[in-house]
Amino acid sequence: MSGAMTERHMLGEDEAAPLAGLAARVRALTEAAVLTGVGADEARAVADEIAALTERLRAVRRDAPPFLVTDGHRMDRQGGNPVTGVLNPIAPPVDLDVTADGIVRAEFTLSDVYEGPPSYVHGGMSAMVLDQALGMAAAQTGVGGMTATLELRYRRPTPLGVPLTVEAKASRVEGRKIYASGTIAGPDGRVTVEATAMFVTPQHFLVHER
Ligand SMILES: CCCCCCCCCCCCCCCC(=O)SCCNC(=O)CCNC(=O)[C@H](O)C(C)(C)COP(=O)(O)OP(=O)(O)OC[C@H]1O[C@@H](n2cnc3c(N)ncnc32)[C@H](O)[C@@H]1OP(=O)(O)O
Repeated sequence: MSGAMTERHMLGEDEAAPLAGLAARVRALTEAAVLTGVGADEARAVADEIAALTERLRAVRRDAPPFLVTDGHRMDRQGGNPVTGVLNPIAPPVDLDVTADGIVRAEFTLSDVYEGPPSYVHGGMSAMVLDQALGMAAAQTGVGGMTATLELRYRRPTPLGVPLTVEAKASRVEGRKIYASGTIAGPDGRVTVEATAMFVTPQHFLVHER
């Protein structure tokens, strides 16, 4: 894993900003595609235009998503991350912050693109947001690790289109195992999803870090 990290193209702010803008437009396009009511001919015409734009972007292709040059405090330097990545149109994106006492937190809103049961957030999407938040909380303890277990308790439906809060914190470290827990809450502060997870630092990653 660490080998792959060092080989990534690093994007400075000037390079990243227009690509983040591109991702934001594609994000809007995705929502428009899910909700559009245009007729068949217009849908085909737009699809052809999008295919042409896709080819323009493919003209210069990297081997892997680039990383962002960060200020050193942030852990979400993976621009292509599907939860936090500003370069990834499928990311909401969730802007996770870390407080001085190791709490990882963000406010975020999920659009209709993430619908599971009608008018509510897909449970897999909640799991993905929590996996990321708990993983970042685990990384606050030192090296961080790969998700070995992730247990979710869906207490009540999570609403779409309103501000949600995700919070996570590491609880303990036992050797290479890091335990963390967290929640997603609705705008009324009531918890909709609870999560606990164990992350394991791969042995080879510790060797690379020395
Ligand atoms: C790499 C670090 C970068 C971090 C940088 C931070 C970046 C900023 C934050 C990003 C946050 C991202 C958040 C998303 C994170 C993902 O999405 S990760 C992707 C999903 N997870 C995976 O694909 C993991 C796949 N599994 C594996 O790679 C390996 O099985 C693992 C988990 C690394 C463990 O492998 P291993 O080191 O060979 O483990 P092993 O020596 O067999 O076992 C060690 C101990 O853990 C226990 N254990 C291992 N696996 C399990 C399990 N699944 N269940 C229960 N116990 C287990 C063993 O029983 C053993 O316990 P003890 O006998 O010591 O008591």
